[in-house]
Amino acid sequence: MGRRIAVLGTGKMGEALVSGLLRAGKPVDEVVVTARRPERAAELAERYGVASVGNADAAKHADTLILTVKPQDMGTLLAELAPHVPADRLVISGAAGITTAYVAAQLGVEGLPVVRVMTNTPVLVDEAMSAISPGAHATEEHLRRTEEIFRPVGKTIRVPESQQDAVTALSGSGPAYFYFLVEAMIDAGILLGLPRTTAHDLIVQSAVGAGVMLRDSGEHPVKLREAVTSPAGTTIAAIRELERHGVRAALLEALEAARDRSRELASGS
Ligand SMILES: NC(=O)C1=CN([C@@H]2O[C@H](COP(=O)(O)OP(=O)(O)OC[C@H]3O[C@@H](n4cnc5c(N)ncnc54)[C@H](OP(=O)(O)O)[C@@H]3O)[C@@H](O)[C@H]2O)C=CC1
Ligand SMILES: O=C(O)[C@@H]1CCC=N1
Repeated sequence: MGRRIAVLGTGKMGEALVSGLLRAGKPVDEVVVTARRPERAAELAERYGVASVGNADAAKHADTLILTVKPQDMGTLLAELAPHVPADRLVISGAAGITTAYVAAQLGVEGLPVVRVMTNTPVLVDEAMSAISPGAHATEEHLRRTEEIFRPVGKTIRVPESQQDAVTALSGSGPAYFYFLVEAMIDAGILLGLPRTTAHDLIVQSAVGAGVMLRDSGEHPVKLREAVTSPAGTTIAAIRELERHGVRAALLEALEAARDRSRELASGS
């Protein structure tokens, strides 16, 4: 039998990870989940065939514990787990703001390896960006085990833990900024008199095309934008308005606010 993985607090991110693990070929009897509500446990069992256990049982019987509760629920979960976590477990925390030092201190297990990961919802389509940081007692082997879990669902990168709040602002929250832009651009299509479905299809395919070019062309985004922007053309007319309304400055401040909020979450607020 391979290593058993428990996902503790299986909400949106936890479920996305479970689905990714199973898509990647992890046998279903090597994955367990925990949930706070019985109806949620039943839902996960029905969708994926995964067994649902209590948090303490998960800690006792799984080799790797992936914590996917909200930052505000982390203290309660760790207090519940503390008496049951042997020192040979790998604990992976996926919560914004929560440090590996906090997890280790709350669990109170000497030498416990803790790894912090910030992933994002494209886990659901195997296009996640997962940034991985070792805590004090996490070794190369623990990082590799963490990468084995997250690589099948997208890209992974190793970053120092000191960068995790910034990473959370960029790629953790990042998909939401793109959805926000797409939503606003579809509204603009309505303003210009297009049917909503037409506006939706035009913008979504433009977003997909732009995303693939950003990833695959190797070109800097400025070059790609310049290639669209004809002299005295339509694009520069739009860009003048974006600059006039301070969209670039708004993005700088927005991501700074997200970084600051991630820092605040570290104190459980
Ligand atoms: N959503 C996102 O895009 C991203 C989220 N994250 C991080 O992932 C974590 C989860 O976020 P998300 O999935 O959106 O949140 P959800 O609220 O969807 O998931 C958290 C789940 O944990 C359950 N839960 C809470 N306490 C316990 C407990 N003691 N025992 C068992 N289950 C418990 C909740 O139960 P109940 O259903 O009863 O509330 C809920 O189902 C957060 O820490 C967030 O920072 C990271 C990257 C991206
Ligand atoms: O909004 C949040 O706090 C979480 C963390 C990153 C994305 N969603």
